[in-house]
Amino acid sequence: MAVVAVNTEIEKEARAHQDNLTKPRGALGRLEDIACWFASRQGKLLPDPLLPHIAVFAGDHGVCEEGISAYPSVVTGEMVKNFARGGAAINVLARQCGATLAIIDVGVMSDLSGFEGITHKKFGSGTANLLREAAMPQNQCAAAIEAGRSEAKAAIAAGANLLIAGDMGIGNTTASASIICRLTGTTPEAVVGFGTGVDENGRSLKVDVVRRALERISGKADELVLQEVGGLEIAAMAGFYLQAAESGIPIVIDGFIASAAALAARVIEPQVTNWMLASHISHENGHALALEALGLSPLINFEMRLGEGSGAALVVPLLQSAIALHSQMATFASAGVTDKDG
Ligand SMILES: Cc1cc2ncn([C@H]3O[C@H](COP(=O)(O)O)[C@@H](O)[C@H]3O)c2cc1C
Ligand SMILES: O=C(O)c1cccnc1
Repeated sequence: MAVVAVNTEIEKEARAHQDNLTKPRGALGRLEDIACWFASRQGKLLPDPLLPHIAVFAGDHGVCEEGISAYPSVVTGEMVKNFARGGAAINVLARQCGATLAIIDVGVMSDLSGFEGITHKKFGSGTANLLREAAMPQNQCAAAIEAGRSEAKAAIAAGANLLIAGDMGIGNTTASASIICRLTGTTPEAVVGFGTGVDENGRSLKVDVVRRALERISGKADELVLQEVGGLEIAAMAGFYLQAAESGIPIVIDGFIASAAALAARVIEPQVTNWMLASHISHENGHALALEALGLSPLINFEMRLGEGSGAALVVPLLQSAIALHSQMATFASAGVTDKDG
């Protein structure tokens, strides 16, 4: 299916509406742009309030055996249980912004079957080591993308009009860095960061792992990037974004991992970024560069480096404010306020 076209006519009308509101033109800065962005995506001059849904996809990474994370793989499954019980950062932020939250196991190493509060769609017990071989077979990658799509479809059917994908997967900054390097043509030195908190030696090791993984796949097509150096959760996130854009539903991108998934989705469907807003700039080294490649401009820089969809959830109230201002402010005419030109 194709990505839905953006309604540029409504965008122009929304701009004109902003200029009639009782404030100096442009005085609300990016809040004005955001309101017009939603008007054109919803096809409504006065956009509806946002009903956000967050889907956190979880999967493990075989590349952890190279020692590229400060934490062991077992933390992925433990954190999924924490999500299900409501105790993680994303649970708090979802509650703060009134978002519904789904947790999906697409490839966690530990056995989570029977654990309540989780959607069980496991396609493998983590990926293979992307340094040595393809992270996953083609059919597994396709199934993970499809799982992401079906999560987006279900959320939209339940009434969500804003979609956020979050990630949980120890080792996934290495997979994400590999994707970002490959798809932006940038060096590992510029993209690889400290992830959960490795030291300088740990980062050098990661740089080397990513460099060698890129060498391994140098002759392969960009279309294979997810299965070669991605992750099950990253593939699901890409599918989630593709479905949102094909259903004409706005997306807020989180941090480094979400941006890697967005770049991978763009290989499959170049127009997907028309439906994306960038929330924050992650502390992870190459994030700025990934956002620039996506043509997205982050709203805030809070030096966060968490993932889980946390940065995206954090900006939802800003987006809500942008829409409320646009929809509820009086115009110069309705309030009897004299405009600039008398
Ligand atoms: C307790 C804990 C909670 C997290 N929530 C998200 N991440 C984040 O950190 C991991 C990526 O970093 P690296 O590539 O260095 O392993 C991912 O699981 C990501 O979701 C977490 C990491 C930890 C340790
Ligand atoms: O920006 C992110 O998404 C991120 C950064 C470090 C670790 N986990 C996630």
